[in-house]
Amino acid sequence: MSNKTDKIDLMKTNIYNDWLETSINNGYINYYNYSEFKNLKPIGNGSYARVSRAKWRNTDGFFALKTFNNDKITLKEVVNEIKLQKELIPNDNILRFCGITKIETEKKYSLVLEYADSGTLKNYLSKQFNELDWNDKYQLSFQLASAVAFLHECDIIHRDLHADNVLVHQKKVKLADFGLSKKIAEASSNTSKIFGVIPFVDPKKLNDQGYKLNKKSDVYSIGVLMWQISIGRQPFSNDNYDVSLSLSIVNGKREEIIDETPTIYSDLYTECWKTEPDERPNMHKVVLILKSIIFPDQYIKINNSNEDNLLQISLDINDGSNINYDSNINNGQDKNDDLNVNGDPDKNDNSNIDDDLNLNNCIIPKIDILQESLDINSGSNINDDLNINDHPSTNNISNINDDLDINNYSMSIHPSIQRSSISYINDGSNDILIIDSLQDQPDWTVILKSNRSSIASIQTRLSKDSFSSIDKLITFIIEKHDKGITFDQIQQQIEQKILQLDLINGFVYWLIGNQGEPKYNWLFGLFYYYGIGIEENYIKAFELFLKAAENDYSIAQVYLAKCYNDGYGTEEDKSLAFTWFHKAAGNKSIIGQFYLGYCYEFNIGTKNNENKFIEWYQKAANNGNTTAKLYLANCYRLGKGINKNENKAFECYKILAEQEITDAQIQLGNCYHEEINKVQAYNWYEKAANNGNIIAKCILEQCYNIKISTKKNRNMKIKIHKKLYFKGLRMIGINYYNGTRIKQNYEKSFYYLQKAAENENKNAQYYLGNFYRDGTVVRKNTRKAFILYQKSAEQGFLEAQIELGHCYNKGIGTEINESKAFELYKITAIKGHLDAKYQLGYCYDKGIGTEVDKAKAFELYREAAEKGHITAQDNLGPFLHRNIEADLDIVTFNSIIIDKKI
Ligand SMILES: Nc1ncnc2c1ncn2[C@@H]1O[C@H](COP(=O)(O)OP(=O)(O)OP(=O)(O)O)[C@@H](O)[C@H]1O
Repeated sequence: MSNKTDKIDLMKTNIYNDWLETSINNGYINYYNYSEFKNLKPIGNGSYARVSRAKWRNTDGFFALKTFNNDKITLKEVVNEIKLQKELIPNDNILRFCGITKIETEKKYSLVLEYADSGTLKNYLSKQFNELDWNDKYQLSFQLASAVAFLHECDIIHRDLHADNVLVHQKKVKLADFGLSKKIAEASSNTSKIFGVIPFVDPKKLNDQGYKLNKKSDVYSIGVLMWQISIGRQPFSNDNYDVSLSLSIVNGKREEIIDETPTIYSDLYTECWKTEPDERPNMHKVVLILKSIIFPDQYIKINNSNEDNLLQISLDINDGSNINYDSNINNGQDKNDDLNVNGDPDKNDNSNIDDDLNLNNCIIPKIDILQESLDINSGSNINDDLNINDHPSTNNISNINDDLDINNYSMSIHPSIQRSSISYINDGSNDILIIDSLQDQPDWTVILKSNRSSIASIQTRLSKDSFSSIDKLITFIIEKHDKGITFDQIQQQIEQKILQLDLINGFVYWLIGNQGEPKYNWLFGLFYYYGIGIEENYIKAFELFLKAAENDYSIAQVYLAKCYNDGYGTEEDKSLAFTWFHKAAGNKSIIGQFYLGYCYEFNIGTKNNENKFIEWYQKAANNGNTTAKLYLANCYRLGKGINKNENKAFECYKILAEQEITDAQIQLGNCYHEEINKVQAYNWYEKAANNGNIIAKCILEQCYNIKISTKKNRNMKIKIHKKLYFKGLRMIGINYYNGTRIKQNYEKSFYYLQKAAENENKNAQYYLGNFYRDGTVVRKNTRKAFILYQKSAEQGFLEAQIELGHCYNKGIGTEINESKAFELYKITAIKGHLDAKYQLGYCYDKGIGTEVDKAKAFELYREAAEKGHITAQDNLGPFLHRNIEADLDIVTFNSIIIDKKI
């Protein structure tokens, strides 16, 4: 080895040593004084470390001290292991990392770990196997699978699962070394290591050393471990672990199923060890099935079906989830990789330890993301009268037994829901309830998601308060709509209300058994429509709305009309949309009155109604509907359908602005802006921005050079996570979308975009919005597209801002709101967006959201045409001929048409 290499190695070693020192000094890692450990007893040696058992000070229990060689590879992996460990939420089946100690005499660090009193699973099985019954074996498998599923949830792939890496303490599985040994092995290219564990290695890897181990590789190893747990000995114990065995496994050789093994268990592990990764279940499914084996009473047995069906049901659970979840991840970056890629001094000798330290935040517990998304949603722009007193009495909660009693649960609801039709699955973090095949509606399968606490509270409440609570919820929603909350604003309010009542699944569950009245049909449909507490399903939503609407339930008529208007769960039919809005309005639905006016204004399913919309807006406004008031005010401002009356408009905006209607706050700001009262204008824009209005934020940015932060208390972890992890995902996603491999990789692209969008990547949100708008890969959902554009626009993404303008202009996923469309086009045109300039010109030309101003229209058309906007070029000629009297710049016009050969 040259001197130079020696120096680099030394530098690297120092970097990791420094990192450890720094982490100890700043309290990131617990430090244990080595001299305070007593009764040290060696318990094992691995390839890279020796392990001792020890007591610390006068504490009762033992710790395990794992001491490594201090070479650079090992140290690097130890650092990575610590980072991974530190960021994981503690899990009962994962060996706890307690801290670090240093043997000063040897200048070596030791990891201080939880001690597992039964040693490795291999040892445990060899000693205890005869004591174990099937239930014990299922438990071991279940705990092991849960631990791996947990890692997968955190995007960590173990890659080295075998019976020596699984420890057992007090009959409990403790998974160890998930970030460590394989990295050392890989880094040191130690091929003998792989031979020691051949039966557990994914055959794809055995066949191709370049194959990248992935989540499905872990599933394979779990399958083999489940087999080992069933028999108590190592797989292929009579064979040499050599190339020949390896080849046989690649060619399909597997261990024999032990005779007395219950089929459901052997079916599961044989599924896991299938050669093709795509044919293996994901870990989540493995856990669910094991859970169903352990608690058979709590599981669905449709049509008294056998265990095979049960397996099938469990396997179906995730079918509606992310596309190719696991197989995508295989090709993407897992957390372990991130640690390597970003902090790998081997690849970048200049990398500094700060970068590495940042990586500590890479593993984001799901709960953080969830929390963040709850924060995002909290920017309601309408005064919310959620009453804290509505919260259900919680005095019974403390008495609730944590274990759900399915018997009481189902019987107290409805006789049509049979005990056998209910299943309850706990996957460790989330509980999933499955209710299948109601007697009178055999084709209905309902999947509910819940957490344990909400299930517990359902138990206490359903029998007593359900009627009044559900009726309260119905009243709440109708009142909100009547007051002016539109479709795109209501979901958040419903969710808040239900969350506040802590009854999300309770409602759905109750509704399934109580479908006798139109109001409950509608509410059930609403849950399907918005996907609240239940899988989103437009067809079912539509059917339920239709049923309730035909029974003259006016709010259902409004929703049915909305379905026809947008083509949700049915063919788009504007004329039927109009018919049902009309019926609802006739039925005295206030929101129905507003929407009828809206149909008249924008010629939805009806034509040539002149100024009828004013009449209906007026009616709804008189009944207290703020959206109708706002639309009416816009009409007064522009003289649309009514004599222009700017004072009246101003007064209206003022009243609404004071009621925190953000669109009115903007309009009021505009009024003041025009009067050159900048202070007042700023005041109102700022109020709207603080209420979450995106347009106001953009105006403030453009006119006042002020940025309103979107999310206060933004979680640092999310930022770093986004920066380091989703940067890559986003690029892959977008590259696939725009790139040459577009066809075959749509799904992959969709998956990455979805992940990145969930983590607030504005580009991803925009592109995903396009997917939903166009119905590419995923079922068309303009409402989702609109929400995604909103999120992206809020973060300042220009393309999303203009797309949002189109949504308001055409009513895509939201109500047509020409004033908002105009504002957005204005904002994006100023930023130089070519299409925005054309669209803004069109607004001035036709009086969309603003007064007609042909001169401005011409300027904008001209600019867009000059810069190559095809439609602007096409429209400029006809526009000028139409508006010749408008004293426009004919010379310029002529030069353009000569230039472009129009
Ligand atoms: N936390 C622990 N509690 C109890 N025993 C442990 C603990 N950690 C390790 N051991 C024992 O020490 C032995 C060596 O562990 P180590 O993790 O170093 O190596 P390994 O995982 O068995 O092998 P390799 O590092 O080559 O993959 C194990 O086989 C086990 O018997």
